Amino acid sequence: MSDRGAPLSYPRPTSKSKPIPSLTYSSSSDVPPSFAGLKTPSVARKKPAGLKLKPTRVAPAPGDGAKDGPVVLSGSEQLRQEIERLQLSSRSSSSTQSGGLDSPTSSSPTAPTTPNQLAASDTSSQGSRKKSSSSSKTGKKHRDKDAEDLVKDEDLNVLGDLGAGNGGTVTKVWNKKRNCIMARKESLPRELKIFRKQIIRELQIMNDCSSPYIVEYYGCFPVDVHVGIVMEYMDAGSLDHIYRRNGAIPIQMVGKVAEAVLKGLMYLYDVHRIIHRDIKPSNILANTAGDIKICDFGVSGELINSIANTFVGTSTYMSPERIQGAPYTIKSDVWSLGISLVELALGRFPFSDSPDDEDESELELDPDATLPLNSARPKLKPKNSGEGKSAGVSLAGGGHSMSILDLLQHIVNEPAPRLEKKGRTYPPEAAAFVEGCLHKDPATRKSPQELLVSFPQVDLAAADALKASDWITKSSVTKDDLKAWTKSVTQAE
Ligand SMILES: Nc1ncnc2c1ncn2[C@@H]1O[C@H](COP(=O)(O)OP(=O)(O)OP(=O)(O)O)[C@@H](O)[C@H]1O
Repeated sequence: MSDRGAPLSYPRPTSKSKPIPSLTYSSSSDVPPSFAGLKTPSVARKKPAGLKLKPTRVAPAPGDGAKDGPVVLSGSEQLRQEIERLQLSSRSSSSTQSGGLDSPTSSSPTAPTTPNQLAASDTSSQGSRKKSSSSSKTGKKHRDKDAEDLVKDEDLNVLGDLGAGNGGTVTKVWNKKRNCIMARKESLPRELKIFRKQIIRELQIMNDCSSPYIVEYYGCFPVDVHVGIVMEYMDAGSLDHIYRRNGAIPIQMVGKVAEAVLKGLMYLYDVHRIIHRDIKPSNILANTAGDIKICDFGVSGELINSIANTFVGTSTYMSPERIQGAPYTIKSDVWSLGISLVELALGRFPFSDSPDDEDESELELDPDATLPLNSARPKLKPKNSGEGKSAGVSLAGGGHSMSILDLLQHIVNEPAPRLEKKGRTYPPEAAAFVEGCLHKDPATRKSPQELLVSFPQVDLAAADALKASDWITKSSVTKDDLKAWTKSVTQAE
């Protein structure tokens, strides 16, 4: 059955969550040649949401300046001081950014969780209200952060775990001062030198951003050697969790994801001159108000531009040119978006030796039904089966693995994934859109603007873009449809 024009109803999934797969290096031979001479990056194993995740209290790493003495600051102390400075500067600086693609005209509809709504409901913060109303005139909210605007650790009670990534754990917290739920990310600075920069960068970016497509930031504070970042709670969670629990995401919704992410990327680029660099399903969040937003700016911006640090994140969404050492451009984010969209639509990571074989029985039953959990992630067979056991990168958490080198070579040398699946059809404009994202040559890959906007020119490339952008511009999916979908996947948990 074609997805096009399919009624927007969503079956209640019955399947249970599957652990989040992870990338781990099992040996230094997995490190690509471009890493020669660099320290082998350590990529932490992710823990599935729902586990009891206790933030590890880690002492500063040796060699990180953790000596006693009046002059040398430990890495954690430096972090603490930088956060203090950041808080102070965000309190004193007025907004210099404005407009852009996404000048927000409304707060997040998930009342009462946005800072402005909260400030307005907080009778003790007259100052906040003034600031909020003045900032809203400039199209900005939450720019001038008074002390009472900033969320403090002591205001928060932990409600549960939301997940864990390479840089930390995320918890659902209750803000008792403001009576609402928020999300708190606690960094785990194992490699403090690297992570301190990432954390500060992430804080700066989050602090400066104001877009309906970017998760909102509420404050940060040092906690021991950790940093707590408090942000908007997205109650439907990240898209990787959603599809692993519920199966492939309906293609109409994937179109809305594409639109939101592109608008978020354009906002970051046009307004803040930032490239995200870590677009992937776990960094795209949804809520039951029908919003889709991007988060996680740990490797964004100009500060961190080494392949080693990018690799600390997730390499599997990395563009071919980036793997080969070319500079990162916004088109690299477009590639990552393309891979993410295919993953969401197929219900599994797209790089696989024989992707559809495992799903056939399910597809015979119902091509639109949610996919089985065991097809949610790739099972990549090692090219040399003798190496598969120990030297590979397990993407499935099971017996099959592919070395990271094999995977990177695959991305560079093999044709890009496409939006196709045995026994299933996708709207041609969706397939064209994804193809536009996944041109291996960045010069011919579409820009976010080309993917979003219909072009009047009619040369070959523009005709392609026209067709692709139809997926976005002619989408009939409304915000209410998105709300219904996010509610259906959230209630199913
Ligand atoms: N604001 C939020 N609201 C709800 N859930 C969130 C929020 N932020 C993060 N999460 C959940 O917590 C998980 C962990 O997030 P985190 O940013 O630490 O790592 P990640 O993006 O999964 O991985 P990586 O560190 O490799 O980028 C996410 O996958 C998501 O499911």
